[in-house]
Amino acid sequence: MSLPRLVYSSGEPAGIGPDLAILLAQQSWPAEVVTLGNKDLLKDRAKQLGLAVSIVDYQAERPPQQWPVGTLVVSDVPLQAPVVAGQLNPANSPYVLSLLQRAGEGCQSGAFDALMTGPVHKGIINDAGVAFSGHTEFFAELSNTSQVVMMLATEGLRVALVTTHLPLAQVADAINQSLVERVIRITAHDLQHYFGCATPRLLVCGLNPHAGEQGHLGHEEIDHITPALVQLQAEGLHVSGPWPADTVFQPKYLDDADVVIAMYHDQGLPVLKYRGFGNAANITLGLPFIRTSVDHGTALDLAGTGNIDSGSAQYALTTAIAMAGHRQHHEELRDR
Ligand SMILES: NC(=O)c1ccc[n+]([C@@H]2O[C@H](COP(=O)([O-])OP(=O)(O)OC[C@H]3O[C@@H](n4cnc5c(N)ncnc54)[C@H](O)[C@@H]3O)[C@@H](O)[C@H]2O)c1
Ligand SMILES: N[C@H](C(=O)O)[C@H](O)COP(=O)(O)O
Repeated sequence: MSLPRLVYSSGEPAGIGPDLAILLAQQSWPAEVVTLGNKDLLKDRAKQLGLAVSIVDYQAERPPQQWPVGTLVVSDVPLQAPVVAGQLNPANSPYVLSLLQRAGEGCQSGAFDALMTGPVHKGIINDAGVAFSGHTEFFAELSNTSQVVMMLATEGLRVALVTTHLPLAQVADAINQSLVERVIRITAHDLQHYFGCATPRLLVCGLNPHAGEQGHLGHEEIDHITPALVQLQAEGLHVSGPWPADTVFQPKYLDDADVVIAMYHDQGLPVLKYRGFGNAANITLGLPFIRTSVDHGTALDLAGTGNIDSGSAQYALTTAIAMAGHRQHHEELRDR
């Protein structure tokens, strides 16, 4: 396999995203990792952390290479205002968005084989006057993809979501047969394509307590979820459910499954993060490019302190590299 070139968007400059770039550079990776961010900010943050990094400017025409440990390959992006670790400034929100724009476009053009995102602060971007609900939705729009899926993964558990950053009051109305089918088809396809699951097995949660208790505690299971599962089973997919979400997350069920499909953000993610916070990745399925992310936010209280855990960043980067490997394998088989 040729050496992949990954891009890391270092996210909110006052948060721990820049710190993670410096920590990741202290390790050797089977890839060239290009950090998108401000060079001076990264130098200052390395000094604050007391870690030595040798900065190399990213050059698109130079073939990807494995750099010595301690090297940070940077694609420099100008800041709008000086940065103080831990202090948000809406003036830098255009900088954050330009990192995402450049990263997404670089993946679409083929300059990068995969993207790993550092944490952004959704609130400060909105305070700056730009409606932003998350990377997932941002990259879907950037790439004109009508349906994407948010999946988080840790050792032994994957959870994919039917709805993402949606207020709870709107979730029930958003669930319909077509959406459930689309999310499950994308999840099954990408598990095959990027994760080596030949015949993905999917457990699908209900929306309501006890999966609706035969209609006595809600009708979404009867009206939307079960018809979607009947259709998908007829297509040959290994889906089952709707399972009560409070009992499906146990080894008896999980041992024979590749993913749990949850109906909304806080039905599935607390379970995943309880099991694997700090050692998990967020992956956007259905995009025309590979995108993984850390499982945590900006941790403003810890920026510049050196007291952070880079486990999730390592997991997200490892996952992106593995996904790029699977994609290359599929492309080689196709081209034979
Ligand atoms: N990938 C992303 O871009 C992403 C993911 C989740 C949340 N967010 C955003 O981050 C912002 C802050 O959210 P929050 O405060 O709810 O979550 P957070 O993850 O930033 O912090 C929650 C707690 O976990 C700690 N923590 C987080 N990452 C850590 C790490 N690597 N090492 C050690 N401790 C760590 C923090 O110090 C804090 O105590 C919000 O705007 C949210 O939307 C972004
Ligand atoms: N729901 C995500 C999580 O819990 O990690 C987080 O909000 C980030 O979402 P995006 O990747 O869409 O920014």
